[in-house]
Amino acid sequence: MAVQLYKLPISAPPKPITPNSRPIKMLTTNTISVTSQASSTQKVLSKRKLPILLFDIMDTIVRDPFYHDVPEFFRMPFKELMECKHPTAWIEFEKGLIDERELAKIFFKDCRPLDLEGLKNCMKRGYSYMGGVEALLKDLKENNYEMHAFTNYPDWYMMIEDKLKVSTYMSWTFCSCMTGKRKPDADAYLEVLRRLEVDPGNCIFIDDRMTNVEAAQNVGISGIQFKDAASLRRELSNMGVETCSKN
Ligand SMILES: Nc1c(NC[C@H](O)[C@H](O)[C@H](O)COP(=O)(O)O)[nH]c(=O)[nH]c1=O
Ligand SMILES: [Mg+2]
Repeated sequence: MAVQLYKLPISAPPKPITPNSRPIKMLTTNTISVTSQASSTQKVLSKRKLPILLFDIMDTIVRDPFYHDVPEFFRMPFKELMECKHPTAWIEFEKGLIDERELAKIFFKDCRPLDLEGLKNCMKRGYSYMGGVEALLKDLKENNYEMHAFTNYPDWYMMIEDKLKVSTYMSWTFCSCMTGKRKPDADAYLEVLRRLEVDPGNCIFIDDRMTNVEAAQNVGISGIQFKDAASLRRELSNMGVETCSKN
């Protein structure tokens, strides 16, 4: 009996990409086999709801505590913090090249001691869903959209997950600390397309930073700049995405 192979998205644990990654719920592509006789089953199994929605996280889905809470934690204005911070340590941390202990050693240019636990607690306190976003994610989930996080963030994304359970709505599939690639580098977007095995025209990318949106558009992905939940809902709807609540 002939056996045909179909590829479809299923929920499965992610494959670790770097030693820094820790598996949490993730959507991936897998191969299953079905017999040629089960034609109706084949149609269902090979169907993938499009477009796939790719979400930036910080200041799109989750409030970023960096701009207000962190300067307050260090009791200095944001400008002063930026002047005394190490210029590349955070980026290395986001790329998974250093861990939080190494970050703590070089967080400040002059290597003054850092209260790492205090800083992490400050971040945890500051994470919250952006206004109206969780309701929108709920509606998109009810409409069966495949959604992935596509974020520049270190393994502290797990602190966000612990607090807000973002994986209820989307998979933490593309975190820079796991892929080693950061937006707006074209390679970060090409990696997403490669791993999802999807055409760029079948994806919509949402990010608060226009540079990241433009980089997506440069590889053929439709982009929306996030301003607030209401306008995002409107723009998605204009692009044919079903955002109505099923209740
Ligand atoms: N916490 C520190 C940050 N945070 C700023 C942003 O969170 C960060 O730049 C991130 O890249 C944004 O992620 P997303 O792409 O919007 O999901 N920046 C610093 O320089 N130093 C920090 O300690
Ligand atoms: Mg952002």
